[in-house]
Amino acid sequence: MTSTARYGKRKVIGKGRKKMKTGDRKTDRKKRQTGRIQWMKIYLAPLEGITGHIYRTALKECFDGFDKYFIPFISPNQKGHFSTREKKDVLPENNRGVLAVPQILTNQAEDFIETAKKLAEYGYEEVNLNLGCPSRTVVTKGRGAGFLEEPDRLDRFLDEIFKKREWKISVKTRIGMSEPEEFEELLKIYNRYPLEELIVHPRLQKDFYKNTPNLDVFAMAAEESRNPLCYNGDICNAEDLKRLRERFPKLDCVMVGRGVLADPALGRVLKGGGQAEKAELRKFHDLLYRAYCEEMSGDRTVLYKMKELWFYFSGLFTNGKKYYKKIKKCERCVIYESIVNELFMKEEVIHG
Ligand SMILES: Cc1cc2nc3c(=O)[nH]c(=O)nc-3n(C[C@H](O)[C@H](O)[C@H](O)COP(=O)(O)O)c2cc1C
Repeated sequence: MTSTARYGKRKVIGKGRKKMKTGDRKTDRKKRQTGRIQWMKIYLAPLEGITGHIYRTALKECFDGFDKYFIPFISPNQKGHFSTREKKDVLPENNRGVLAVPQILTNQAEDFIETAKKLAEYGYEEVNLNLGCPSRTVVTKGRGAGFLEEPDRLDRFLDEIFKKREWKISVKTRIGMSEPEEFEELLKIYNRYPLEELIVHPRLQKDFYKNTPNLDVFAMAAEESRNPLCYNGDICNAEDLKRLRERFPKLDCVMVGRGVLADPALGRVLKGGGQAEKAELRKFHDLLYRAYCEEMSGDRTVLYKMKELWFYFSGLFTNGKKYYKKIKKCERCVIYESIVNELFMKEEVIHG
């Protein structure tokens, strides 16, 4: 069943538009009362270098729980070609059975349109604009969060891409570069366009991933956004989501990133499903590891990927730190495999 079928459709119509929910409301209300589903859409955040197609496929197969799987950004190059990584990530055969949304990182309307056209040829109906990447190399080129520093230019850019629009466009944004006050003007700009969704990660570029998300600024978006809103930032367990919903009872959509890396069952858990079991985690690990071994050449490259995973993942196991230290030092796959076997044999899963 698609998320639309399950949750009903939300539409944004014309100017001064209102959010509408359609669908069988009685059934939905009943389901909510019996606790069978939670009235919440959960999205997987794009995490460049981590949540590529191999990760997303393993996640879907073992845990699922996500209404949309956002693909890490595509950065249009001068030749207008996708890089090898980008192409593998968007190929339909690598995204079977999931609602995947590709993301574009650019400040050139023409590049956005060309890339969105190519993505439409692959069958994508929605594209997401990255206005959040805080990395210096990106920001200094006026892209990602760097684009937020030029609101007039951003407005013209949105105007251009919405004029040509043949696909749904969503935006993933930070609240500004250096001051939270910047968001007011940005929100006014977003409100001028019929975005498929406005995903807000309420941190500034200068925060990178430090400090806590600014919920007061998010409250402004919750009050004033004319577009459907999605919250992103620091949701790592059901308790975090509960607190957020207490403050924003109308919020019906969150995106989760690092929390999933730390607990791949998070999407399922946030929807009221079960915690990860050891056998599931083993299967998830093995799917990832085997797929990386097949796709990449050389122990070092594969282990680089697995070390990145264990940085987050090790916290799920008793004595996880001890094993993570061993994994970090490891240079050969055979040794890695024996460390992981020992962990799965001797240790238990911790649920926070
Ligand atoms: C390693 C890493 C890679 C990321 N790559 C992307 C990306 O490709 N596109 C994007 O919009 N955000 C990217 N982000 C930001 C995340 O999507 C998300 O907004 C951020 O981690 C906050 O959400 P979380 O607290 O749930 O992780 C990345 C973050 C990290 C840590």
